Amino acid sequence: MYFNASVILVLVSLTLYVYWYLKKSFSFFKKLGIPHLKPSFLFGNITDVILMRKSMAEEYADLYKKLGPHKFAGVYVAKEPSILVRDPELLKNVLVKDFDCFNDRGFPVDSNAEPMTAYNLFFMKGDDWRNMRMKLTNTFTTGKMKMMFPLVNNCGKKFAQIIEKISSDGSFDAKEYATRFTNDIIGNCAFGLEIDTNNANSESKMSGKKLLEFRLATLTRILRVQIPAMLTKILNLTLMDLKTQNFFGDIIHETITQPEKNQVPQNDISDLMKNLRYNTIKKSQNIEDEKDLQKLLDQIGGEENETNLKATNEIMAAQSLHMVFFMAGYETASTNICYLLLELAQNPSIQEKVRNEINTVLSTNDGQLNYDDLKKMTYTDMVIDESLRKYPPLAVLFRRTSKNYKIPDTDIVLPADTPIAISSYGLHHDEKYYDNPEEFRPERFTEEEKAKRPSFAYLPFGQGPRSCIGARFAKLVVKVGLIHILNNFSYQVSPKMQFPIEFDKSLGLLTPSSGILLQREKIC
Ligand code: HEM
Repeated sequence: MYFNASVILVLVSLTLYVYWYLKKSFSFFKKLGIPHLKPSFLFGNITDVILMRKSMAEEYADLYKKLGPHKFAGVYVAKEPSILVRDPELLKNVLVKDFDCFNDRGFPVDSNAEPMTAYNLFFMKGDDWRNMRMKLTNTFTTGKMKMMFPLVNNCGKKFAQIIEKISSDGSFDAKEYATRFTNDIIGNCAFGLEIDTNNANSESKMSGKKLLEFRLATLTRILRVQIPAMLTKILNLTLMDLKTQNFFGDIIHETITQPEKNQVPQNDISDLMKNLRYNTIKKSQNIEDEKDLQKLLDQIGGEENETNLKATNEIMAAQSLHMVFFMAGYETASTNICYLLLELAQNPSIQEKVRNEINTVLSTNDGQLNYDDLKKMTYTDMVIDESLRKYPPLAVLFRRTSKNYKIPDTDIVLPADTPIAISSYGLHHDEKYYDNPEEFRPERFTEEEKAKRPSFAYLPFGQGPRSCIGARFAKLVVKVGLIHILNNFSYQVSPKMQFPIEFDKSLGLLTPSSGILLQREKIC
């Protein structure tokens, strides 16, 4: 009896403590006078994401809508208070003007448990990020894109060949085919590997998707549950799937240390990355003599004893191609292509207009595509821009304050380490900036129309120093792919396609969960 009463007392006290603790946590916005919605007891304002009932993009877009017309508002991510910035002018401050206060995305990555993720530019912080960003920027200049063009163009031709093989009366999943194309690009450009584009289940493709899965473990990280590195590894609670990280780690190591094995083509990104690594090692080891450097580079393939050399190698390997290309580049571009095809299939007159533009430009050059012709296809650019507005693949952006920040024109001071969220999907579907936002209308992107709205109301690649480093490459890939597959085929929506589109709840991206089903017809 006495025992039972003690247990009940302990349970009641515990419940009261948890209640008091959560109540205290949930008073943050009230104390600072920040508008917010009532949080749910355990999950704050993102219950549907935590219970995987909604994609992150949809949840934040809903919050964006509900929290209008405020310029910024509070959102509890479980019990952690974060700020949803809604106003384009304030976004300019966060992303550009006051960047020194918002230079980090704030994802907690344990570099001991998952160095491949920790050294990916997307997750890097502070000076490490700054130095790496400076080095990598050189890889994505217009000049480098011109060098990459022949490889991308070749993959575009192969893309058209696999579309050719689809029978006219059957449906196909545009997402799957677009993924084969981007997979081929990444394999060729970044790794010098020939990917079998006819095989829908090539291993690297599957692994690329796995890398992006929104796993339970990802959630524990986002919710900042502290787990020791050893347990993180044993229980596979890393931000990105560990087995997949290792799979790519091995490919990268091989690509860098034994380029001859994969016959890495000249002038590709892999080559540029090798030079980058070469210079980094040279600098970090204070090596003057080229022969000594070559000796060191030769050793990298074998046993390595010097920790700093190994670390440099690991950083470069992880950094150079693996995460940046596979994680940031792989699913984003294919997602864009499949929505683009869907919109063109739903809007035949727009499809016809793009095809005419492409044919007109190609006809001046015997039907062959060359790099300089790309910029003549301005309507095609507008169509791509509009598809990225309607379906931004990375639909929520994150930052975290590095120090106290006084929100301009208010008395509110956000403490250091406050998470910031930006719903690009919410902004892109806001009537205030885009009338009838569900309508697909490329003319929104004429210079005249663009000048009428705030530039920070369009964020498919983010903005400022932490914006997408691969934007130029991504646009090249999407445009070249589209040119090749639109030139000879017309597209219609398959009767099997389900509307409204359901977005995948297990990925952090705005990906369709059950494909984009289309039909294609050869143009004679
Ligand atoms: C259509 C395709 C793509 C879209 C829509 C896209 C979008 C984005 C967005 C929204 C961000 C975050 C920006 C921010 O927080 O302000 C980002 C970051 C990044 N993207 Fe992309 N991306 C695409 C393709 C690529 C490709 C092809 C690559 C590389 C080859 C790439 C590499 C990166 C990297 C490394 C970052 C992190 C940059 C940093 O933190 O400094 N992306 N991307």
